[in-house]
Amino acid sequence: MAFYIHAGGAASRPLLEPCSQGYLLFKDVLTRFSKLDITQIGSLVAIAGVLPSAWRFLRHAWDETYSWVRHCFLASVTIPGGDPLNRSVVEWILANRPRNYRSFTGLTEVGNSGMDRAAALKKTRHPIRNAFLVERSSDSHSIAMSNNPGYDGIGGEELTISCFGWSVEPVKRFIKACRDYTETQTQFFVIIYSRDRYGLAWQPKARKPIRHLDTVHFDNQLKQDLLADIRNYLDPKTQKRYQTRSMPYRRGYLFYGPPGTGKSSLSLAIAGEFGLDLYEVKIPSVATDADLEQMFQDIPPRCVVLLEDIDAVWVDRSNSSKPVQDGQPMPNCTLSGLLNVLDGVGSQEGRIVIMTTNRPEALDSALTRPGRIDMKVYLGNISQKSSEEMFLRMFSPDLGFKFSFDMDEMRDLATSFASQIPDDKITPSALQGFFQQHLDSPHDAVSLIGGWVKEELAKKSDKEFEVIINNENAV
Ligand SMILES: Nc1ncnc2c1ncn2[C@@H]1O[C@H](COP(=O)(O)OP(=O)(O)OP(=O)(O)O)[C@@H](O)[C@H]1O
Repeated sequence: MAFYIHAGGAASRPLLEPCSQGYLLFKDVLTRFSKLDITQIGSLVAIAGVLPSAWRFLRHAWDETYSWVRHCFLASVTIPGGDPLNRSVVEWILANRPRNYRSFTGLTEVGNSGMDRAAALKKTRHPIRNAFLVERSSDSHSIAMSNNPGYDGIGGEELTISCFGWSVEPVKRFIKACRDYTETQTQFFVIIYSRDRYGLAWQPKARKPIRHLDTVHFDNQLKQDLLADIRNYLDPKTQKRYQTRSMPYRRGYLFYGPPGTGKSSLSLAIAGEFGLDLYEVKIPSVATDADLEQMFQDIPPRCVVLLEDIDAVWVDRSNSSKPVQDGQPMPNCTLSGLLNVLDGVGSQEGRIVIMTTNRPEALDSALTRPGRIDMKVYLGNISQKSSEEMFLRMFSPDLGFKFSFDMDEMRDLATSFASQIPDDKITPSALQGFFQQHLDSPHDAVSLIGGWVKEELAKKSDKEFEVIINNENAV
């Protein structure tokens, strides 16, 4: 089903400045008024007195006519504010309306789903085209919505969708298309939520295309174990099992390892793999423990909560007097506040909490104890096996590359490429940077990797040398 948007014409451009136009009009009225005699003024006043009643009469007549036209010529469906379909329709409208238009018409062609318009017209002999009228009733704004701090302003008002004719089928198809649209969005994208700038509500911050787990390279066995653990946790049977045994239904993961080894990428990939939204909690910007608690209470049950670089926040529990760490002021909420929202008595259940860190040894043991962190996943520098997989992924024929050699030769190239990369010395992000420069030719990548690795290792040892010198100077 394809939809087209028709928008009104562009507004005409003003010839004069609005101020000077207003002034001229006012002067003109004043001059004319001063030339009237007393009877003419009397008639004008009488007309002015009648105007409100005339206006009321016209409005009433319009309302009656409109409801009669609606009744006779329009088929309508009303969707209450709290219904999930309401949100789907509003999301479709937001995604398809032209920018800067206050009104537009959505047109749908029935029976052409997923095809380009020309192909669709060929296939459907008599395309049915519908214009829909979508009206929202602002006084029906659900109180539950307006009281909900997590409400992001999408949907919530009663919608009436109408089309010409006596059958509501086209409207139903339009609503179904809107629902399919939102389902597709969740299928292909991960919605990332962050707190708004006032810290009052969660708002969608970005819509990222799903990243497949195959594109995050690390120990394959560990990856399988992690996936199995999450799958098991999200299984409704597990929830029942936990609840019947009075165990808190929560799961926490710690992804640790050097910078650029895929901790954030893995979190995003997990959200995509399990069709979950991702809620980013930035501890340094949370003002108080009460705010942190409110934030966690507003997060829905099935989602991924991501606390990145948790080591940069606290190193121990005594944080009540706002000390300074590495020249940076420490956050206002305390570690006890965080521990409390993670698994305190009133904490919510059913989410996946992922914390990431470069320095696991710096974390307070209370934060990493089972119940708060149930599985630790190490993401390190790239292994030879992973670099081979990365090579094959980068030059995959599925991405549209056309090479004059077959897959066996590609595999040989990948093996030769990987053999030049020492195990556990180069970060995956650095290797990705190398590929970005040689995406046109796998042969170039193989012939140049040896020299590049040498340079990278030399840079690394220079950096380590600098760190030692700096530390010695500091002592
Ligand atoms: N294991 C990996 N597999 C594939 N790509 C990776 C991997 N690690 C990093 N990358 C790539 O490197 C870039 C940075 O990765 P990411 O931000 O996930 O790393 P990180 O470990 O979270 O880094 P930091 O600790 O600095 O936040 C991304 O573009 C990602 O595609």
